[in-house]
Amino acid sequence: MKIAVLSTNPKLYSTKRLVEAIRTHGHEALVINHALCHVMIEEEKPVILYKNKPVEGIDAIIPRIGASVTDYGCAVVRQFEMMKVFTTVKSQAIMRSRNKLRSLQILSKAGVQIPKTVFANQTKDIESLIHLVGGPPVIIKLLEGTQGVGVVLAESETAAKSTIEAFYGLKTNVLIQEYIAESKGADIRAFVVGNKIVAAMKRQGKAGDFRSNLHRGGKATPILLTPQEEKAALQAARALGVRVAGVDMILSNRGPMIMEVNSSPGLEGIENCTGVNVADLIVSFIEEKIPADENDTIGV
Ligand SMILES: Nc1ncnc2c1ncn2[C@@H]1O[C@H](COP(=O)(O)OP(=O)(O)OP(=O)(O)O)[C@@H](O)[C@H]1O
Ligand SMILES: [Mg+2]
Ligand SMILES: [Mg+2]
Repeated sequence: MKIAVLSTNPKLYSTKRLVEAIRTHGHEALVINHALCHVMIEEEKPVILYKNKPVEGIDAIIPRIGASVTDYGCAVVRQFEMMKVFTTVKSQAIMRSRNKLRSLQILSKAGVQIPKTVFANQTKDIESLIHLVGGPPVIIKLLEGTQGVGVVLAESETAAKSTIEAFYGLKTNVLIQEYIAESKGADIRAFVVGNKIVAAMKRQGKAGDFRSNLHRGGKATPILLTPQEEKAALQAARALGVRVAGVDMILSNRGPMIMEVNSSPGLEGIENCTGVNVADLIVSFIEEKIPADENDTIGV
């Protein structure tokens, strides 16, 4: 098979590991920078041009779309879908997972437990928003933040009010969420491939930070999920249609709560922490999903 990793940088850990795994499985690997692809739309003939040449003969893509190019990256993924190329994550799933509000709506509809969240369009009545989620302390989040940037813990009503006002002043809408204090700055990252959890780690934020993101100095340890945690992670990934997913949850007194589902989850943290060869499992997933007879080109 010919498998393309969509990535803006071939030197990134995840990109390199996926390329390595594709080759180890005896397939041809290539890295396509989606930001440099042109999509051509004609009647019944979708074409992708990369460095001015049509991209042809690709059997599968592994999209690794960064948050800064979500829209364009998804247009390229959609074009591959139109060309009937298998993708580990569909464009619609990437779009949904990128927007925290949209994701939470879908998760709540699917019966997945999430922290109580409100969203309002630049209202003047900020106090009632704060009280709708149980009063301070509250978490304030940008809709499309990542790596813990754009997530604020406001301890008092005054702090919450002035932070929300500041965001509104910048014409930015935010989510206001109940603060799950009992998670004590820790969360769980469950890595889902297909309908299995292949690895999981607990991340503990550095002292004094309520955010557990490794990019913010958090430390990771491998863990085994409880059946309840497993169920929540799989249910969340399935609801959003993200087949290769990094599901983040925090443990509350009411059980696991899903924070978000990442559709281009990094491999470095999870592989280094757990020793699981996640890249390899992603390639095996592609092999499983593309029927054997489609791979067999003998006699064609
Ligand atoms: N409601 C909450 N209660 C307690 N802690 C929270 C809450 N929301 C977020 N956190 C903490 O802040 C971290 C960052 O939040 P979140 O995952 O929503 O943001 P992000 O910027 O999208 O991060 P990522 O890089 O994982 O995509 C979480 O991993 C968690 O540790
Ligand atoms: Mg995120
Ligand atoms: Mg997160």
